[in-house]
Amino acid sequence: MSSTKGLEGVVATTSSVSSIIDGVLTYHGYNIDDLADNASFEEVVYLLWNHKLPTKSELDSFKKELAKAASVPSEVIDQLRSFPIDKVHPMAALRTAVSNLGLFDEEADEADEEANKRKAIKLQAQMPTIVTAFARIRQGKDPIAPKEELSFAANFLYMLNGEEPDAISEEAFNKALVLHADHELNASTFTARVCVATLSDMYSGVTAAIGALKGPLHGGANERVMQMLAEIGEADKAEAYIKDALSRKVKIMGFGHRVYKDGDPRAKHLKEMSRQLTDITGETKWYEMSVKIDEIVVGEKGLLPNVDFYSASVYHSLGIDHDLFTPIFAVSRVSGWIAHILEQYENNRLIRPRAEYTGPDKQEWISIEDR
Ligand SMILES: CC(=O)SCCNC(=O)CCNC(=O)[C@H](O)C(C)(C)COP(=O)(O)OP(=O)(O)OC[C@H]1O[C@@H](n2cnc3c(N)ncnc32)[C@H](O)[C@@H]1OP(=O)(O)O
Ligand SMILES: O=C([O-])CC(=O)C(=O)O
Repeated sequence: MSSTKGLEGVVATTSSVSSIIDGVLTYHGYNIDDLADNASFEEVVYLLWNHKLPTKSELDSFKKELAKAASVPSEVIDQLRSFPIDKVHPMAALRTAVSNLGLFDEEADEADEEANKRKAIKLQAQMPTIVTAFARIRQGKDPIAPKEELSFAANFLYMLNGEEPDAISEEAFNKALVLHADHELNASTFTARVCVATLSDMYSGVTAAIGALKGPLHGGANERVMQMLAEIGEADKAEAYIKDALSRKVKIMGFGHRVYKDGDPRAKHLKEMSRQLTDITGETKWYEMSVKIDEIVVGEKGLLPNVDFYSASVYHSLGIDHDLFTPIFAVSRVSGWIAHILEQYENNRLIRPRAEYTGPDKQEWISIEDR
């Protein structure tokens, strides 16, 4: 029996949710480039869960269902207020709040298809409400109730800022959500599938997935990209900073990928969004610095930017706090987690691989007095 470190290259399941084949990402067969340019996030969620694009009337009723489900039980919001608000990372707050949501859903442990669909809608609709409520509570402000008439993207920015976003911000945020929605068997999705393959409930699967997304080698990289950009400060200082980091074997956040070796197809969209948005804010230095870092890392290591790299300057340009970047990733990716959870339930088998044993052999028992 031999192991593959990090399960690299191991095909652990079949899935029809999304694919990465020859560097091309598709959601249920639709190329990410087409979806990024044309789809609303709600359309993408519908596609991921129903394996087809919605008709106009299907989309209208799906949007209404999501909008109606967006209010979070007051107990969950009250619990957010009880957290040590200055010390808690919003991703940890989200993980705990989603677990709490399960406590207040009477059908949390109902396993039938219809109950799972209702839970899917609630989780998708309520995670933005939780993230934005937490962001406001820690600023000493009251959470803002969702508006049913707004799009998913606009509603998030409205609940965060208290003002409806302009069309450019809404469009950019929508595109970012579309680009992050699903990604085959990434670490957090695999976590969700492992969890529910024990026939545990959807809240447990999503809570586990949030925990996995939080790490800096996965979704947590986007916040750290912005930390790096802020530390570097200006494009002229990028070369020295990156070369020094690489010489110390420090990983450059937002670069490299387990699957893509010729580039992440999502990065070009985020790069262009970063260019446009920094042009609008006048803070072009974030884009210029990012491009410079990109050139240096490619030149020095041959590593290309992943989805997290240019998303940092995109979210920063939208005026979003840096520690909300990963929770926003979760707000989008929960759509993919749920699609995979539903797929896992449909054709379930316990996920239980083996480990190659590397410990000592044939140990003799020693009584506690003799150790
Ligand atoms: C949404 C997402 O999850 S996208 C990924 C987000 N994460 C990041 O951006 C964090 C930075 N990137 C990384 O840590 C990695 O590229 C990962 C974890 C994404 C994928 O990496 P893996 O396939 O496991 O490759 P691994 O970490 O084994 O790296 C292979 C080699 O490339 C190097 N390398 C990989 N990524 C980087 C990086 N970002 N900066 C510097 N060196 C890197 C490693 O140090 C290693 O070098 P070595 O062989 O000399 O030891
Ligand atoms: O697929 C991966 O390993 C990580 C990633 O890019 C994602 O989850 O979007």
